[in-house]
Amino acid sequence: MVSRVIPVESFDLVIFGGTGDLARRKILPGLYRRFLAGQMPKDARIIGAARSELDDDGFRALIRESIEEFVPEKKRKPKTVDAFLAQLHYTPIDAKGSGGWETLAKLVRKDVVQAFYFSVGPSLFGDLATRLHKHKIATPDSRIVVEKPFGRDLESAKALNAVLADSFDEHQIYRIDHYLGKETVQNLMAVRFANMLFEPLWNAQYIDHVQITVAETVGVGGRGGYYDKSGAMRDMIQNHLMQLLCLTAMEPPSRFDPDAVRDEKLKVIRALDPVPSENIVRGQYAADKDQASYIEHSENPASKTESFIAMKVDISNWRWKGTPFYLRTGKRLKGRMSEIVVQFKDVPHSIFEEDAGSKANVLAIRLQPDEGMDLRVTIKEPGPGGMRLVDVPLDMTFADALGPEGADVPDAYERLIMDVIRGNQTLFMRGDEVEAAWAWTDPIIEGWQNRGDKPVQYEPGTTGPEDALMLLHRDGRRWREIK
Ligand SMILES: NC(=O)C1=CN([C@@H]2O[C@H](COP(=O)(O)OP(=O)(O)OC[C@H]3O[C@@H](n4cnc5c(N)ncnc54)[C@H](OP(=O)(O)O)[C@@H]3O)[C@@H](O)[C@H]2O)C=CC1
Ligand SMILES: O=C1O[C@H](COP(=O)(O)O)[C@@H](O)[C@H](O)[C@H]1O
Repeated sequence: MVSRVIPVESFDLVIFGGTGDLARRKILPGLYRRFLAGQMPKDARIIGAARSELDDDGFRALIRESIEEFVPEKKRKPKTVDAFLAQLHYTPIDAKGSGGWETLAKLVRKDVVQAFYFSVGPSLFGDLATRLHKHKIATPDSRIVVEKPFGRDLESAKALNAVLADSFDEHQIYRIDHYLGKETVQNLMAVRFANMLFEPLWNAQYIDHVQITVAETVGVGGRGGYYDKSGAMRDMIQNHLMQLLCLTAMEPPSRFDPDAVRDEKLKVIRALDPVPSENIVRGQYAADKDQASYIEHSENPASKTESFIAMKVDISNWRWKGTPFYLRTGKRLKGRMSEIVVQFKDVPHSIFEEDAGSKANVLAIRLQPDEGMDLRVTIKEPGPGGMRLVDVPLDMTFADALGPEGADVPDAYERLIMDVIRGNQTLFMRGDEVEAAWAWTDPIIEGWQNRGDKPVQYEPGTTGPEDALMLLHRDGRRWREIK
């Protein structure tokens, strides 16, 4: 199977924070892969901008190192790397001062797509937007790409939306949630809305519950300072898991276009019930033999921030009333695994013996690793032993089903940046969506802060605190294994 690469229009993409970790690890290696795939026009330009006093050659040398480190060897063709680097430029700039802005104004072309990626700390997002406007660099068609975190509560998110709105219209603002760029997340929409099979059953009448797990093996590492002010709720639930929940729970949009999809997601967020404390489990990873504990990583001995959270979420609408969504995410867990599991109900009446072994259907949508889907169905166990039932997987690992092209899916950032250049906002969060997500999250966080709740300790390399298992056990359910 040959995947179609549709080249985008020519562009100038300015990456503020072009020398930073995200740019070097994800954004520029991703753009190199798009160049290699033939999607980036030969006269497109990528302009790094940060305070460091580099010139074009210095920036190219830095990004050559990034490509060597973050792009697999088989994709690093020397001539292609050189050709890609020739399209890179650099200009020093201070987001908070006046230095560099006049030069940038002269550098950026007005007759191609203009995009400005804010890959700097969130305290600089407003400064960048204001200066782009003040120095008349941006045009009414320019796009700005805003990294996470988008605020840390409703008030700060509203303030940031307001400051961006002073200089840019909503159709110019691309708020990144990189989970929306993951191939399987988009496939969730294809599975739901391009097949007749699932949608008629996709409701509380036929679905017992949904589990969304994003498990990581890494700890907070060098990001302890940021993470301790954030925690799993702000870092993962408010954005990535919320988006996965929305795409799973939303009504079919009338079209696959930005506002139709985002309107439906917004309705889901607004239908989420407040979550009582008994439906939330928070944990912090302890030390193990050669690795520091969360407390050591965060350098805050009194920290009450969670590195793990599990919660039961109810949605008050006709489709989902009575079908809980269990969310779980944490660091230093047993495995790296992100998946959405849709657990169907048992058949209403079994015609087989009670001990025949019938099991309810399960649809598991794997985001990572081994992107794909797995539907468990019950069949007769082969052989002459009577009507014994067994559940078997209808496994669709993309790499197996689609050949090498299926395994070679673009990374989330590359996909999303190409969408920015194409001017497609479908996989980006709208301002009201982000605010609604904070409006749901804030009272939950305030609840545990007001009560002074402390997270429980959990052993690294496990599935998190025991209490998280109990959250489902007490409802007669169990989590899927983290592998
Ligand atoms: N790293 C990651 O994995 C992820 C990061 N993000 C988000 O991406 C953004 C960038 O993160 P990350 O790359 O890790 O951060 P880094 O601290 O690694 O990089 C920050 C960048 O901003 C530049 N910078 C800092 N101050 C200024 C200034 N006053 N004017 C112009 N440039 C400035 C720095 O260069 P210089 O010092 O030369 O100015 C550097 O290029 C953040 O909002 C973060 O939350 C989101 C998800 C994951
Ligand atoms: O945004 C974030 O996501 C990563 C997990 O992303 P993934 O693509 O590797 O699953 C998480 O580690 C980080 O804490 C968070 O800020």
